[in-house]
Amino acid sequence: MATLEELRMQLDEIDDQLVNLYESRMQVCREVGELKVNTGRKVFDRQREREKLEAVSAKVSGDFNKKGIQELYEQLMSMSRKLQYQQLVGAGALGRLPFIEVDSLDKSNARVVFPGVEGAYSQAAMQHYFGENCNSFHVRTFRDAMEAIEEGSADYAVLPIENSSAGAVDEMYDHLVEFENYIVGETVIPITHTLAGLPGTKLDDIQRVYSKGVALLQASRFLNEHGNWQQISVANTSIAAKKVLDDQDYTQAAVCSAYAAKVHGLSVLEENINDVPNNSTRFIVVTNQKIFLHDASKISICFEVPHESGSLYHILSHFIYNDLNMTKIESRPIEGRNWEYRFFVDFEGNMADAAVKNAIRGLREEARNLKILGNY
Ligand SMILES: C=C(O[C@@H]1C=C(C(=O)O)C=C[C@H]1O)C(=O)O
Repeated sequence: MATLEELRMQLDEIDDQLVNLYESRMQVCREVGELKVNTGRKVFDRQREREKLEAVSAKVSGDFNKKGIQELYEQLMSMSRKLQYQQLVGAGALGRLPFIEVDSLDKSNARVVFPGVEGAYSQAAMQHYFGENCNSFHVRTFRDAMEAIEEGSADYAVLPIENSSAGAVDEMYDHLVEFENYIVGETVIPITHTLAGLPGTKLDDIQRVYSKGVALLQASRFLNEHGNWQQISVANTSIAAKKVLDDQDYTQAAVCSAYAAKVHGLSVLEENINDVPNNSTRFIVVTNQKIFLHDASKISICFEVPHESGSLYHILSHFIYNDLNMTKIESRPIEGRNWEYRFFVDFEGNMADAAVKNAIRGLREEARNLKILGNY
């Protein structure tokens, strides 16, 4: 029986051949790439790859090896494609950037919209990004704000996308797909909820608490200590505060910021009722133009993948191969197609970087309905 050393020597010899063959294969792929640069033909040929996988698996025996050779060829062909995308990008075949680079945003002349009413967290985020005296107005819902941007009655909207404890604001992800609006900035602000009521309200008198659903969730520990309070979700925390003021009813309270309570003439009945300390929300700044700041460092995209094994894995390999750091992934159901999902990915980079162009080129060919949501 052969020793381990002898067997390893045999493997080394086989691997030398494999490495040489790999290099030869990639050299031919490079020539295919040149041909495609010259002819404008697409890099990814799904039909050819399918046939190749069938052909190679027919040449080996046994299920285990059939599966193995398929996986190996999927990787080989994926490397081949990535080489070709690099060639295309190198040859300038990407054409113009889909977004226009700008040096800065004209914040002082901008008209900005935020959802809610005076005192909303979105207003605080807006002031944090655009300055306290920016030219602004408010609308009721996130959708209203997206519409105001799309139709041009505002230049920018400031909208929540993610909370540190409650996670993604699902509705916003769907709006980013539906509307032709793009992210140009982001800002994070601390979120500290209070329980607010008409001056003189006693905790024992309260029967109903109003707030945005996600804010009720973030204060669930405190609210559950008062299990007899009915929790009612409204569009926004500041709208909840306004309702309590308007109704003049001592059995009602709102979960909102101390600022919203002050704006609406309410008293803070209980300070800081967050479940977790350091609760903060990330807001995005949205516009209807395809622009990005020259120092932008994060890209958000969304795409769909075919409903088959390994498809997400292959799409994500474009980030790995181009050395791009993925910072977030979310999925949302695709409307009308039960149990199929659209993926949202954030990764580090600037649209003008070669690695980013290369990855986007690959993603555009291989994923379905790729949309670049913004570079900021
Ligand atoms: C090399 C080509 O480009 C791609 C890579 C393939 C491969 O590595 O075999 C096959 C089809 C294409 O998706 C080609 O078009 O032949």
